[in-house]
Amino acid sequence: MATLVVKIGTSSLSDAATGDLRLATLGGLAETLTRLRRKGERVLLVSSGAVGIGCARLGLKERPASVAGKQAAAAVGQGLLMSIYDRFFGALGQPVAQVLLTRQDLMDRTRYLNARETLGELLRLGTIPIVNENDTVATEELRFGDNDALSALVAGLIEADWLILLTDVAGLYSANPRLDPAAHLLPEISEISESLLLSARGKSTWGSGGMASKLEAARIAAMAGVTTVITEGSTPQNIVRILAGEAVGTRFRLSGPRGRASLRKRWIGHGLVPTGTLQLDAGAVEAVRSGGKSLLPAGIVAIDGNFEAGALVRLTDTGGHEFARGLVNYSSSELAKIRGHNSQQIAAILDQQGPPKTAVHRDNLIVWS
Ligand SMILES: Nc1ncnc2c1ncn2[C@@H]1O[C@H](COP(=O)(O)OP(=O)(O)O)[C@@H](O)[C@H]1O
Ligand SMILES: N[C@@H](CCC(=O)OP(=O)(O)O)C(=O)O
Repeated sequence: MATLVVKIGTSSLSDAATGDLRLATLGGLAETLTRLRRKGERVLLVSSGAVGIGCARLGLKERPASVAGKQAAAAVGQGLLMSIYDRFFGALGQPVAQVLLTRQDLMDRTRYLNARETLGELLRLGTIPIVNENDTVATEELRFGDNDALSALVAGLIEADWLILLTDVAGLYSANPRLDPAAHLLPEISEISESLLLSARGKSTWGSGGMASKLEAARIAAMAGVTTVITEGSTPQNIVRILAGEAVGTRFRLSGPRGRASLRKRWIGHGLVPTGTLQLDAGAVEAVRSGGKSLLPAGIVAIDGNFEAGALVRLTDTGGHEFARGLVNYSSSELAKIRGHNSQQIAAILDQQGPPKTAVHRDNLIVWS
C-alpha cells in the first residue's frame, strides 16, 4: 500500500486565457484518485486554484496585487473549488475533506502534530483530504504563497512514498519551454544544482510558484524519504503509470538522509522559518556535514540576522551554500562575541558557569547535502 500526495496547480485547473475550469482534467483526476483509493492506496490531494478561480468568478482579469485582494479572491474561490471537487468525487461515491493550513500551523509543534493526527484519521476513514493554504488568514511574512512547499511538507508529515506535482508542462525542462523552443525534458534529476535552479525561473500566468519552487519542494520531500515526480496535469491518468514504475515526466532521485529524517528533525528543517544565518569555516562544515558533530562557536565565521537563543538558523559554507539548519543555543549578540573562540575562552567572555554549550547541538540539526 502506497501513500501519495498529488498537488495540482492553478495552471492545470483552469484555462489561463478564459479562466474556465478544465472539467476534463478535474474529472480525470477524480476518477484516477478514486480508483487508487479503492485499490487501497492512501491518497491526499493538495489543490491550488482558490485565488485563480475566485478571480474568474469575480470577473478579474489578473491576480490582485494587494494581499487583501488575493485573500478576498481566495475566499470566493475556495468554496467554489471544494463544491466542484465534492461533486466530481461524490459522483463516484468517494468522500473528500477540506483541510486548510497556514505556515503557523506547521511552525507550532503541537499544531504540527495535531495536523498529522487529523490527516491520519481522515485517511483511515477512507477520505481523500483536499489541502490548501488558508489564504484568507495567512499573513504575508509567513505565507507559503504557492502550494509546492506546502505539498512537500504535508508529504513528509504523513510519511508519503510519492509526491506528484501536476502542472501545465510535461515536467522539468533544460530551460523554460515557453520561452526556449530548444528546451528538452529532463526525465531524471539526481542533484539540484545552482544552474538547474537558474534554468527553472519563470512561471505560468496564474501559477505563483513556478518551476523553481517545485525543485525546492522535491528537496524538502527527499529529506522525508519521499520521491517527487513532476508531470502534466492534463493527463492525471499518468499517476497510475508513475506508481507502476514507468518513466513519465521528471523523477527526482535525490540523496536524502539514510532512511527518513525523524519527524522532529523534519519539523526543525522545514516546519520552522529561519531567522538568521551562520557562515562556517571548512572544518566546521566538514564536522557537521560528514562527521555528524554538533556545531561549536569556534567554527563560525560570520553571523547574519538578529535572533534569540532557541531560534532556527541556516548554516552555510563560506560560499553562502546552505547545507543545514538548526536551533541555536545562543542569541546573535552572544554569538558575535564568542564566534571563533574555543570553549575555555567562551566561559570567560560570557562570564558563564558550568560546561560551555555547543552553538547548535547535533540533535537539533538537520543536514541535507
Ligand atoms: N525549466 C523549466 N521547465 C519547465 N517549466 C518551466 C521551467 N522554467 C520555468 N517554467 C515555467 O513553470 C511553469 C509551471 O509552474 P507554475 O506556473 O507555478 O505552475 P503551477 O500552477 O502548476 O504550480 C511552466 O508553465 C513554465 O512556464
Ligand atoms: N493557495 C493558493 C495557491 C497559489 C497558487 O497559485 O499556487 P500554484 O498554482 O500551485 O503555483 C490558491 O489556492 O490560489
